[in-house]
Amino acid sequence: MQNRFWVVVPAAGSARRMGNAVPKQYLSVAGRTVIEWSLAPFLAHQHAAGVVVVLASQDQRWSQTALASNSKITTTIGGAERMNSVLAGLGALQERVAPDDWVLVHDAARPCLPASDLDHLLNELSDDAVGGLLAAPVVDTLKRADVNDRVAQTVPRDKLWRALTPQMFRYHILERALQSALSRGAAVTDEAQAVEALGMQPKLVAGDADNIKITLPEDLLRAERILRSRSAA
Ligand SMILES: Nc1ccn([C@@H]2O[C@H](COP(=O)(O)OP(=O)(O)OP(=O)(O)O)[C@@H](O)[C@H]2O)c(=O)n1
Ligand SMILES: C[C@](O)(CO)[C@H](O)COP(=O)(O)O
Repeated sequence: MQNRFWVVVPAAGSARRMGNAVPKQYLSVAGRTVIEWSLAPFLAHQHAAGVVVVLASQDQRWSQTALASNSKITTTIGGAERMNSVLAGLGALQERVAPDDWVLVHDAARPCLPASDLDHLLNELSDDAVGGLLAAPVVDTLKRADVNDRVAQTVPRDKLWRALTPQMFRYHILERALQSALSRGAAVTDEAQAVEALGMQPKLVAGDADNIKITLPEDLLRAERILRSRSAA
């Protein structure tokens, strides 16, 4: 069984919710940049055949990083929406990838992916017909708000999961799913949603809830604590 896989890392967002002049993937956390942490498990993995980092057209920082000289990494330019960026990443792999090769999509803004979770995902899905994603079961009670931020409804949390990344699909399935979403003008917020729209059911693989996405300023402090506690262990 061919064990190799490819990685697409969308890093072309505008980080509006972070509200920082520095794009969030280049902010420092636990002594490295967010994107260095996010890429580390893949660069260290023996079966990672190549990594495509999808950059914003106006990105001026990537070329200043040590990552820019890593032979395992190539870059391409993303688009206005996540879906456009991931499709650009798939396009950059087109000449090197086989249709049935696994492609993992991991947010540049997720620096806390444990290497053990990456292996768990790969082992769980290596023979899967569809693919799937790391996810964390919802443990809090969920409320839906009305226009006045009053509780409109308590949402039953049974069987609810929070989608994380990496999300892992065969190249030809993911490419077809995202092209279909694009042609329908569907705004998908993760890759699994595009695959679901093809009538497939991605597998949910339980992952570490500490695999957080850096979205708001307070997330940096959380990531700092998580990463430093792991280093100290
Ligand atoms: N057009 C886009 C939008 C997002 N992303 C990437 O997708 C990941 C997750 O997206 P998110 O956390 O929403 O990042 P931003 O879109 O930059 O954040 P915001 O919504 O606050 O602007 C990030 O690594 C981001 O760089 C991307 O490559 N291309
Ligand atoms: C892909 C993702 O991280 C799964 O939770 C999430 O959907 C990304 O959303 P964003 O708005 O692009 O941050």
